[in-house]
Amino acid sequence: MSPDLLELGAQRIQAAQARTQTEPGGSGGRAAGYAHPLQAGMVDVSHGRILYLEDVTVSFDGFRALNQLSLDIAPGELRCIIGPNGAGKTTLMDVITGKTRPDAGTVYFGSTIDLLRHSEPEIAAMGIGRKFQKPTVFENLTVFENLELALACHKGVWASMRFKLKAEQRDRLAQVLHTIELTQQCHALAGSLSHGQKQWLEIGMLLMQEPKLLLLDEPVAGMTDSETERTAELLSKLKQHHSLIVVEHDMGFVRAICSKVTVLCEGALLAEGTLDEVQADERVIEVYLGR
Ligand SMILES: Nc1ncnc2c1ncn2[C@@H]1O[C@H](COP(=O)(O)OP(=O)(O)OP(=O)(O)O)[C@@H](O)[C@H]1O
Repeated sequence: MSPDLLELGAQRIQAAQARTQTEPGGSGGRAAGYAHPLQAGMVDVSHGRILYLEDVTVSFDGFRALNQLSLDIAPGELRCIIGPNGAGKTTLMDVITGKTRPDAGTVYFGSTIDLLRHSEPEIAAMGIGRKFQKPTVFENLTVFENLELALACHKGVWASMRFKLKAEQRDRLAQVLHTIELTQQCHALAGSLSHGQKQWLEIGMLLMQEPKLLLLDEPVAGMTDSETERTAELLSKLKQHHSLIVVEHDMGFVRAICSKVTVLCEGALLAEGTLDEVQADERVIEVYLGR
């Protein structure tokens, strides 16, 4: 997410918050929930879901990349999405983050936020963070500066130019460094890190923005076995405080991190359950092995 998109999103959210605070006697609309008045910016998870998709269809020139797909993610859940090439995994992430608009269907963040009414920067500012497969850290900055910049960008471009870390933000930065196990590399240039460490740094940059839902695309691609193991530990720690959706091909890694797996095929839901359950499913065996 580029700083200008973040700035735009932050401005729109602030304008919406200002409207909610100054409108007298309003019901609060969608943001109020049913019996749970919410402050602007809060996500209503009182119905047990952080993300809900129903019958989502995306077509490219008549070809259905997603075909009436439904998905229900609980707060604090770590869900793995698997499926053969072209199954629609990336398109699903694109729909959740507002990059792609579906032709049909509904997409809710919590019970009350209709994501289809929001732009990509607004969705990022509301707390949905996405990490693409390739690490995109600033190689010429230190680990510390990368994390500092992620926090500054979240505040908006103009604010970031005058940005100085407050004590509590320093504490958070130290906490994130500890979580991603890069405290010792704090003053090392990001360019000098291993591939795995760069991936953890980028996850740390997302964490600085306090996301409620994290979307990770093939986080262990290209990692060594020991880096993969440490990433599994990291994600297992994160799911206590965040909800996560992880697209992954490495089944050993999926087994290590995840209790529920969703299998996509040709844009539709093929199977859902534990990894053992879906691996025993004849339909899943067929699409993976071509039998
Ligand atoms: N912008 C686009 N225009 C046309 N077709 C597209 C576009 N984006 C995706 N598709 C098609 O939609 C289908 C789903 O693509 P998608 O990238 O979501 O699959 P995937 O499961 O992420 O695949 P992979 O594992 O290879 O990354 C593919 O057949 C792809 O060619």
